[in-house]
Amino acid sequence: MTRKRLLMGNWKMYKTVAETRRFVEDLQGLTQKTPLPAQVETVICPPFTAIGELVRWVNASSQPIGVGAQNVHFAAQGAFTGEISADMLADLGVKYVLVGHSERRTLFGESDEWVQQKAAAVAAQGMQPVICVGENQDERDAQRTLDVVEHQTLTALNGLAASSRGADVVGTAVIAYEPVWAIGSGRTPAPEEAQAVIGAIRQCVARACGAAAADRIRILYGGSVKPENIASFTLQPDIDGALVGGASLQADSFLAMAQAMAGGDA
Ligand SMILES: O=C[C@H](O)COP(=O)(O)O
Repeated sequence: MTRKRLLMGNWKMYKTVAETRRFVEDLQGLTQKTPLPAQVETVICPPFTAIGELVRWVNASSQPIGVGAQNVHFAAQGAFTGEISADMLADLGVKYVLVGHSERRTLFGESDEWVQQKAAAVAAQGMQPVICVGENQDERDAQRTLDVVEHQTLTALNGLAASSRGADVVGTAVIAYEPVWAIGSGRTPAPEEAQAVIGAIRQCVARACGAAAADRIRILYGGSVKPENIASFTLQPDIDGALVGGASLQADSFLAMAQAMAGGDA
């Protein structure tokens, strides 16, 4: 099966509504000359406060960009001060939701079980969960990378596989392999090393959820991706795209990465 390549920007806690507007104006200007390549799906995950602005612009401009969210609570509603539910995000027009980003796991104590419940809540609202997995430096040094990412992946997918549409739902999910030591550090694994881990994740999805789901699920690489190195990762056979933090904040580098993933031809 051919999996459409996916470029996803995670803005983390950057950009006000006014700054989001500036980004879209910049991108609008740039894409008059160089359109976003049709063969790459592009998504931006802004802070919650800018989601409405981005959705309005995408709808008004017909730019081929999806809007994602960076986090969600797994409960449908309730006394959870400060939290946002999956149906609130779906109601805004969100298509993808990151779950289990390493910053959520390490800074906010999110467990594998929470990530599982979040992924299930996202899928239940018809959105696509982007399940983030990755080893930290100590785990890498102890050669535990595959154990860690396989455990994180399987725990998260269990919640999806258990739903009534099981393998179908797994196939439409996205996994983002982000070595924690590579995030924001300027360091990356060799593309072949990222390919080996992502290939192993795909095999583990095949064992747990079947070959069709493994063939369909998109698996991204993330961690210090920029226009200069993105193609070296996305040209690998099992790497279907990239989850990008810092380099997604400027319209010119976002467009350059989409172009690089498309092989330069829009
Ligand atoms: O979600 C994105 C990742 O944490 C990667 O961030 P980065 O591209 O700034 O290294």
